[in-house]
Amino acid sequence: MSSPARQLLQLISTSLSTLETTCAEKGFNIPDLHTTFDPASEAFRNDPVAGEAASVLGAAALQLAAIFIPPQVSLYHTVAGFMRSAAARVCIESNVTEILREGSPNGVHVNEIAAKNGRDPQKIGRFLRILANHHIYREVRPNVFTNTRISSLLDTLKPSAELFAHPAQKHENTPGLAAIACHHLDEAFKAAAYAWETVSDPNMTDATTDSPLSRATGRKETLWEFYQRPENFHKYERFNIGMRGMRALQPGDVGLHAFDWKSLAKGSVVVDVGGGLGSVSLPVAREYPDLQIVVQDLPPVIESATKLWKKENPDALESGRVKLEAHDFFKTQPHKGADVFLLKQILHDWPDASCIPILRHLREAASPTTKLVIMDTLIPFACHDPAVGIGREIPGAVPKEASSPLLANYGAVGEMAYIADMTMFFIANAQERTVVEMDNLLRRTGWELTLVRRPETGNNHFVLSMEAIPMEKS
Ligand SMILES: C[S@@+](CC[C@H](N)C(=O)[O-])C[C@H]1O[C@@H](n2cnc3c(N)ncnc32)[C@H](O)[C@@H]1O
Repeated sequence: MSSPARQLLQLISTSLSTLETTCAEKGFNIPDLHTTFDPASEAFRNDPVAGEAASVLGAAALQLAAIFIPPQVSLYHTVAGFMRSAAARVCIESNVTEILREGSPNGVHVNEIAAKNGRDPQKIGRFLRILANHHIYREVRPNVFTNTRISSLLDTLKPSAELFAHPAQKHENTPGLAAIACHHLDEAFKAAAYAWETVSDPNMTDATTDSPLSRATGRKETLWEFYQRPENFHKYERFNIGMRGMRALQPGDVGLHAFDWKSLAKGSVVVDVGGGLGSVSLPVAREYPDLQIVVQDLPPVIESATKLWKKENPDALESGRVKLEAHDFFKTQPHKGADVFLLKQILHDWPDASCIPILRHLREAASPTTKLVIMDTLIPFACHDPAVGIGREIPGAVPKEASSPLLANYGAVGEMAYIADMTMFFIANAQERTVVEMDNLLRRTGWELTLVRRPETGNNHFVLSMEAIPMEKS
């Protein structure tokens, strides 16, 4: 039997061959770390063979690194992770990625970066260098940096002069990934610093107002109350733009694959509950113009959504086939007997005690044929899942697992699921759920989980979709 390191090396070698052959056959490019990110360069991940090979390759490479990097250095990748977070925030807020995009492709000197963003050149160089160690930016010559495929994800695609002239509008009309990164590096980062103080407090409860964010701000309020305070409203807008930016973190257009939309009859009613700006409803409305869609959210979000829809799909609003509606999901649902109630990344924002009324209001409004579609993360174990706990067969309930010596969940390749889970704790005292936890929650509120739709590539637990139907009332 060869050593674990040899087995991992073998997995890397065979996966790379599979990836190269599949990409050559199907016309995909293998990404180049030194070129700019482009969604098309991620296309290969939607191919089951190429996507699986890339996941195995990444998981094996990370595990091999854990064997050979000195353990104290590996430990400090985590212990000092906050330093990289802080460096990333400085670079995003001071528009470094945009400055590098506009500069020479051979690199931009820190003095030139500083001349544009007004920061200290030496400090900017130090922040860029710690990120360059992780291939976010690249130091091509001493103190001269370029973007990489990873840092270019942070590009708002706006001229830097416009960003400096209108800093408050930085994220408006952008792809949104910089916006969601700023949300994590601001609200979530500051809250995270209080995780221990929160969990070690003997008076801590399961209420959403008992979050580390509340402790950081000194106010017992929900995330949404925090956002609706006038001084934080720009953060709410940034968060909403960021929710659309999440698409860049997911393969393809997940909303279109979340449900068999074409199975719905003409005129069927879909209610996107807590739909935000319409990250799912926008593509679904475009692709399935025969559906009646209602996007519900809190009044300030509906105001922002109206502006966006008027720009992106004015016909849908004018014809009345899409309605943007202020509605509090803790109150009675007005659309009785809707064909689909959609909850995308809503339940993960709330502890169970708050999810129960949200789900019960939908159950009360449901007809016997209503489908509840939930898009959220399902947390896999970091070990083999023995598939016990649900007590009945639900297609897709158990994730595809990687084989030994890899971690069954493909390790940090699938880390976005766990990042989402931690974020929910920090900002809302909430959580992503395992499939058993989700099933229990649904059954307590009169819903029966019938299907888990997982993307075909092996490592994807992050924002998948589930279907539930009303349980007969006993
Ligand atoms: C994580 S975001 C998800 C947005 C959208 N579903 C998406 O995936 O893009 C949660 C949404 O819930 C909304 N929300 C929070 N409390 C609400 C309430 N009581 N009633 C309705 N919407 C609410 C927020 O404004 C926000 O848009």
